[in-house]
Amino acid sequence: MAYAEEDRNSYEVCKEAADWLRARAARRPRIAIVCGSGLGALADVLDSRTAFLYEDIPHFPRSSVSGHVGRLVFGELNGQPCVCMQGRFHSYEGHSLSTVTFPIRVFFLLGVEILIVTNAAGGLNPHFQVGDIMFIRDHISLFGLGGQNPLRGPNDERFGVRFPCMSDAYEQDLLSLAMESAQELGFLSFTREGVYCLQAGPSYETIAECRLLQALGADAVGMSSVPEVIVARHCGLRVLGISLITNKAVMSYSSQEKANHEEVLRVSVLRAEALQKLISHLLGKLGESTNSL
Ligand SMILES: O=P(O)(O)O[C@@H]1C[C@H](O)[C@@H](CO)O1
Ligand SMILES: Nc1nc2[nH]cnc2c(=O)[nH]1
Repeated sequence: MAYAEEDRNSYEVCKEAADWLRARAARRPRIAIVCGSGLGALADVLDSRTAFLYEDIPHFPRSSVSGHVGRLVFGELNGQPCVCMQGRFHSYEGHSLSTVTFPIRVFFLLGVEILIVTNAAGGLNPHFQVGDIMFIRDHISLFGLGGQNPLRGPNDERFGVRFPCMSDAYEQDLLSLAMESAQELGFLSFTREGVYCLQAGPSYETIAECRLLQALGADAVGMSSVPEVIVARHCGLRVLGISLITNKAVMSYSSQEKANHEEVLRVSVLRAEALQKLISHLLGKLGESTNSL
């Protein structure tokens, strides 16, 4: 099927990819997990795994960033049927926002109910430490505020309404369960909650920009997740967002710190196991609470 790039996430194109996957995956996933930079190992611990390279799935984009393998992995985590994106798409790679968010609509058509987005982010909150896990309470989209929204263009009601609400983008019940999980695992000393700010990248922020974002109320800054969350909420998925604070944003001209992707990947890998435990524990709770949530 030929289509213009901005039409990649049309209902028909997404359905072709979903139908292809449904014919090959053993179970319908209930939960989709997007693995952030350096966090892809989560997909390797799924039970009863079936993996598909993005290049083999109809219409799937390719990922080009180090730390993003480029596979969709189906399986079970703590008894819950899941699908993991081992590698996501970013706008700075040159992808349109419809390409960046295409997998989310495919997940919706596969019957996914809950989306967990993870990312690596720079900490703006002065109380945050490198290695902290931040549950996303809310976001600031510098894209959206500047006129770039993944829902721009004709609206297809089969996905959702023209004007979706975003004040409840990150579900309180999921956030509470995630916090409970952190407590039960003894992770509270490095667990936070906060506001994630999206900037386009690929360059990291200047010092003046970090100061501005902090003054705006952002606790962490990154280059992903928000378009995925907007499209997920548009089609009614419940969303949990998790940022791993891989570096502290540089706030002072006397600092010798310099943000770099190698450091981001190094810290992600160090915390990957804790994050796997946390998500696995949370999924166990979601299994127990299927009827109440
Ligand atoms: O995919 P995520 O948001 O985890 O990746 C972050 C943002 C950039 O892609 C990269 C910068 O180091 O890490
Ligand atoms: N924009 C941005 N993205 C990141 N991803 C990981 N660390 C950072 C950071 O400091 N800034």
